[in-house]
Amino acid sequence: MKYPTTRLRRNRQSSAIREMVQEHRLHPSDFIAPVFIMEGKDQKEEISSMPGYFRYTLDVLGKELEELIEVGIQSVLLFVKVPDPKKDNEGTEALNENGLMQESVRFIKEKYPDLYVMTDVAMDPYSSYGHDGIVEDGGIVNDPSVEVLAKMAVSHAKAGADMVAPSDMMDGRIGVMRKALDEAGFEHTGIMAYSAKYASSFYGPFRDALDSAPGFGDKKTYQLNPANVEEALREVELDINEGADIVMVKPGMPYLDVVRAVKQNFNIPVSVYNVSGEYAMIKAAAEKGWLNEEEVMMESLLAFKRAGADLIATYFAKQAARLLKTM
Ligand SMILES: NCc1[nH]cc(CCC(=O)O)c1CC(=O)O
Ligand SMILES: [Mg+2]
Repeated sequence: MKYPTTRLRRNRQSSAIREMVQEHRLHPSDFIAPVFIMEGKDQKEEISSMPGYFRYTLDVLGKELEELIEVGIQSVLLFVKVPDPKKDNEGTEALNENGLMQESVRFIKEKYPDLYVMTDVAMDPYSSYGHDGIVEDGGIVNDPSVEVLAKMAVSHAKAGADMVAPSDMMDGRIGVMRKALDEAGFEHTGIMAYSAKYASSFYGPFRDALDSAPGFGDKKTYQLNPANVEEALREVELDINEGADIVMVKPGMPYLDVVRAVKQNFNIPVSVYNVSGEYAMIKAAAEKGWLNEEEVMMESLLAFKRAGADLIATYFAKQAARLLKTM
């Protein structure tokens, strides 16, 4: 009988040795928790396509934030739902110093100063067309949109945001935003750039959450073609040169190769967005009893670390961090 001389199974014999040779680990500080905020009082609404995930009015958000803090989450990424009458083509409401985003940032930084607050900088929740830029002649115009985005970033910084997170994919917005922030005295406000954001159908539930689905067409003239990876690296390189502090790849699970390529090619923190559709898939399969929710959740999150992500924006943040506490 012939025996192998190398037996890799030796290092898998007990949970002690498995943990000793484990290459990647999850920690609550890896997670960024997305938070959906809406106008009104004393309400918490479940998003139908995102079971277990809610939109909150600001007055009841505190409890949720305290739960996040309790399980070790250090950062939140804020999104607001804007009522239809406040939407227009220029995203005017986005620049309202007393708008919901600005109020929310002030409230959170005052009450929970240690929580790292990141804000979504994008026009789509404010746009009557549901697009991430100004619409002209049926197209999305780049440079005028960048102007609005830069002002929005400054307005969030003024309210106290630690980091702004532009999710629009207009060309050149990181450079313009960095300059605008610096000129306004916010040289310490960071930028997490959604650099490699794909035109993905996995965003469906999120658009339900914010009522932000595009009113016409799609986002393929600004978001990346899912078939491309070299183009994603060019996007990342530009954003780094324009001043991004963290670059993001989005969505997550179907784009692990992109996360890997970005991490291998650049020396900068990389975040990945485990998007709404990915969350919905796991929740739906678990509801049917087809998958073990906790195991699949942890396996997916670990895969992001293995691929090279430093940070993971995920709707599983609280659930996963809570589970890590018991491990
Ligand atoms: N600025 C838009 C934005 N910011 C974050 C998401 C998606 C997040 C998710 O699906 O979880 C989207 C959707 C889109 O581009 O239409
Ligand atoms: Mg770009």
